[in-house]
Amino acid sequence: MSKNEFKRHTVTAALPYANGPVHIGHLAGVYVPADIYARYLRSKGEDVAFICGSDEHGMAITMRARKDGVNPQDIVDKYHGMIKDSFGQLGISFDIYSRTSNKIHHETAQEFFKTLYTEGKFEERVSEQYFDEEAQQFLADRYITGTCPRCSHPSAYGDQCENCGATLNPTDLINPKSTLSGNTPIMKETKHWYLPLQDYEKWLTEWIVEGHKDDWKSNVWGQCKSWIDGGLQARAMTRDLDWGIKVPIEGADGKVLYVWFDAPIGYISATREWAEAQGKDWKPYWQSNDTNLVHFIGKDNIVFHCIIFPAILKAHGDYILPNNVPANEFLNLEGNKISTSRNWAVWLHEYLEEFPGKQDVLRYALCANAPESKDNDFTWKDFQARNNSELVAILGNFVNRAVVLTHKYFEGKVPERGELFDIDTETIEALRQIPAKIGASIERYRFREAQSEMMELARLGNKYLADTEPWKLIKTDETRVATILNIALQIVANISIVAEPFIPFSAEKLRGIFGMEQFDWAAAGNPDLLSAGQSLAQGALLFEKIEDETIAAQIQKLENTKKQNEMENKEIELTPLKETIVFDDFMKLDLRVGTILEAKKVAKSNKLLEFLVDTGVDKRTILSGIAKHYSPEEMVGKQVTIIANLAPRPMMGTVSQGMILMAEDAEGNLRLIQPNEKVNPGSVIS
Ligand SMILES: Nc1ncnc2c1ncn2[C@@H]1O[C@H](COP(=O)(O)OP(=O)(O)OP(=O)(O)O)[C@@H](O)[C@H]1O
Ligand SMILES: [Zn+2]
Repeated sequence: MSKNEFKRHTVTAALPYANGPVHIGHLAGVYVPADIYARYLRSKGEDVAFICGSDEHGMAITMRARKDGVNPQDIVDKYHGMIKDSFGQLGISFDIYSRTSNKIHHETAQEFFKTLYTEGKFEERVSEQYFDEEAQQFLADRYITGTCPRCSHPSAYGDQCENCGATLNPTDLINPKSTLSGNTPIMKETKHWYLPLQDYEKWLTEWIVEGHKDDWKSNVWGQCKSWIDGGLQARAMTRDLDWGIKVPIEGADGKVLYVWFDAPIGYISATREWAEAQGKDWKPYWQSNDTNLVHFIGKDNIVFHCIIFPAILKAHGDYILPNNVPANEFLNLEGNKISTSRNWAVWLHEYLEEFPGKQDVLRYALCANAPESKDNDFTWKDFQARNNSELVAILGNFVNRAVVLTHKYFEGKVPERGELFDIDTETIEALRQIPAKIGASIERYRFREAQSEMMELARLGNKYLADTEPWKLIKTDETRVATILNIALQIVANISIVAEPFIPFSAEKLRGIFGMEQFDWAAAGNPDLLSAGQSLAQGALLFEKIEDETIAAQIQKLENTKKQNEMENKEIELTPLKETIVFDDFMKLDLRVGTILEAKKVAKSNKLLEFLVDTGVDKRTILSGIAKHYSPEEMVGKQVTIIANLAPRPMMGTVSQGMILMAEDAEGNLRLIQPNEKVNPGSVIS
């Protein structure tokens, strides 16, 4: 079915995990492009269901709850609210933003599972899996750690080693331990229901590898092909967990649906919820061949949306398949991978607070840098340049000139268009062409290209005014100026339509100038959108310059995160324990408290201080490499711990008769080890 024959569009955006807030990677990868697509279709008058919601199941949630010492429900309630709010403020125009904890979703997912079960689409298998006897729980994926069989890293997870990247099964781990109790787990039999993906290989090859070679993005098609070529295996659709949707069949107590079984069905449940509220039938949106189903996701979700979910839909039999899955690659931040756990991100809710009224700037910068065909980098400098040299200097400047000059010369009324010169007809011709190009790019999921074509229209207008210079002509030829401003304003009015998918807040302000309440993509390209004599409102401020200080503050914020992470990492990279010693080895050390009597710098050394120490039994010279951490003055009178029976060592022309003990922290700072109350010099430490 060709695009134009579709009667309706079901546009889904990946369900964000409700275990953290939304960041710019999510936005550039998924939600901004999806929103552009949905807004574009709506402005063409199409029937669109733009669907999303929070994914509230899965281990990412339970692990986060354990870490924070709260219930999983607390986690999902908190983040669902935050995510929903911040999407709303950014103008992501979901028709519904639901959540997988809703009753309607539990019912829909269970019905779905039951249908497949009854029709014999699953393989039931009993296998031995690790079980924690104390916690009375099977240990899948992240609930088990052990030594990586490949790189010997001591804390690899049951599904993956984060040190070497190996994909693992819990049984691959050497010395497995439960992360719940720390105990060594036992093996115990458990039953699960598997979807035999291998049975769908031939069909997937025909559908994707052969059928979508030309219309799916090459990154997506390529990943699917390599999965299919590598051979598919049965995948368990259930888990032994207590957080999730109960498996709705007998003999499945304590089991829930696999999160990647339930989450994509979340799109269907949310559509049902939305349709019911509207008094509509949800079924055509998922079951009619004349529906255009499109999934917007990031690259790590490709296998779930192109292989597993379609196989689930196919197994059911009543559902349509996605027409396209325009997955993006990943957005990085200032050269590093965005990470929720390392707080390396620009968080949407923080941006909205720190840059009030600048939603469109973020949308614009993220679309301009979207990782459409390869991973891409967000930098604050680029963000600033997109705003200052594009939104302000090109778009804002053009609109401002056209509107201000009209108020100045023609009392704010659209002037008459008179005789046309070559430059006028050429400009009008270009204006007629651009909207179709933007639309074609959007329909091919090339949002960066589409947005830059939208800016072409502003460039066209800017150049037209620069070439015709109405501010000079006004003294000699008012009729000519009327024509020029009429054309310039027609361009502005056109921008107010074609900018809608990309920068909706600004597009609405623009339409406000002309009192345009209705708009229709089909009208774009028309050089007669405005009629002569029509009044203009005062132009509202569209964009303003972002100063260097603002950007520097954001960069500083990231620097602080980096420092914080370095400190935390250092603490994690603790020095390994030394070999075990016997008590007698310890007793050989003569540890005692001494008092510093004198202290001075050692000539030609920037590390060493020389001390005269009262050890109770004698007064002796000890050298210590702490000049960078303590001044000689502050050391005098301090009590310190010393090894009193260390063989004397010649250093820098003197002999050090012992050693002062120090603690070294994560940043390499040295700190004295002192008794917590004063003791007599010579007190023995044991
Ligand atoms: N840096 C990124 N660039 C592009 N897309 C991303 C990025 N991070 C996440 N996504 C996409 O956003 C969608 C929602 O992400 P999800 O909530 O699953 O978080 P996630 O992948 O666990 O991210 P994180 O680990 O940063 O929290 C997914 O489709 C995912 O592929
Ligand atoms: Zn490893």
